[in-house]
Amino acid sequence: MCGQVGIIFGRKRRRPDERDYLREVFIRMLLHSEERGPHASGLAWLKTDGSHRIFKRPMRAHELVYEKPFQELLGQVDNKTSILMGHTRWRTRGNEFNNRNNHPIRAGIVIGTHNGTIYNADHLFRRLGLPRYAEVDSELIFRLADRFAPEGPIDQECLKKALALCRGQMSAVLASKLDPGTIAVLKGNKPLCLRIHRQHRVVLYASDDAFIDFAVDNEKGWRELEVPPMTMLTIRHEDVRAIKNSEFRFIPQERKGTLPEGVNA
Ligand SMILES: NC(=O)CC[C@H](N)C(=O)O
Repeated sequence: MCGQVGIIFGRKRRRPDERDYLREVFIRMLLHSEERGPHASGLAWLKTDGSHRIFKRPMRAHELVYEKPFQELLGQVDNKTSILMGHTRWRTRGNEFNNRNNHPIRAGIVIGTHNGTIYNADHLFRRLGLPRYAEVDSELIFRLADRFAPEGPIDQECLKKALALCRGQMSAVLASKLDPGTIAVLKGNKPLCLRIHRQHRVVLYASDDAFIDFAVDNEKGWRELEVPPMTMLTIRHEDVRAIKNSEFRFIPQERKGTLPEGVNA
């Protein structure tokens, strides 16, 4: 498992009380998602000027939220923030005490989180000649996106072609620092639930619907975005309602060692 939670912010001048409320929603989702990943947790924000900050540690979300940098980082969320992303990690590949293996992960100009395991990551890193700073398989997804973002925006068609080579499980959320108003949400074969609120102009996402339910606590106006598996969504800060979606592919594999039918190692 692993838990992904976050808020994609549309453009809006939010008053401090609304910002505080959304921060609270984020914390609640993160705390709830601890059950999906006890080995490490982290968060990051990205702003429309391309600045970013990441804080992650090999500790449970319930401990992370009391760390000073966590509170600082959350306090810096403002009307220029395009995404606030969180992750709770159930380590599959790469020790959590090497903090580089924890999420959110930055690879060049790309920042993101991943739920799942790419079983042929080592092979693809070598075959595609990608730089590698961590041991975690997830870095592959963000290195690929970074490679296909030479001028800022991620070339989604090229990224999709490369993702098609991946074998395993994947749902991920990512963005380029040089195109910070565009967020890519890859809903593959791992759960990812999304909800939009017109007045708040935000999209919430979480690995489990229950985390969002708990976080928004019956507040009116939240609408579920129904997204089938294997969909790449593009959500923009300029207008979070104008969501683009397209299909993407990779080779789904449930467990290590058991190749799906028709796939040669
Ligand atoms: N359980 C997961 O989804 C883990 C994600 C990634 N493979 C990691 O080890 O961090």
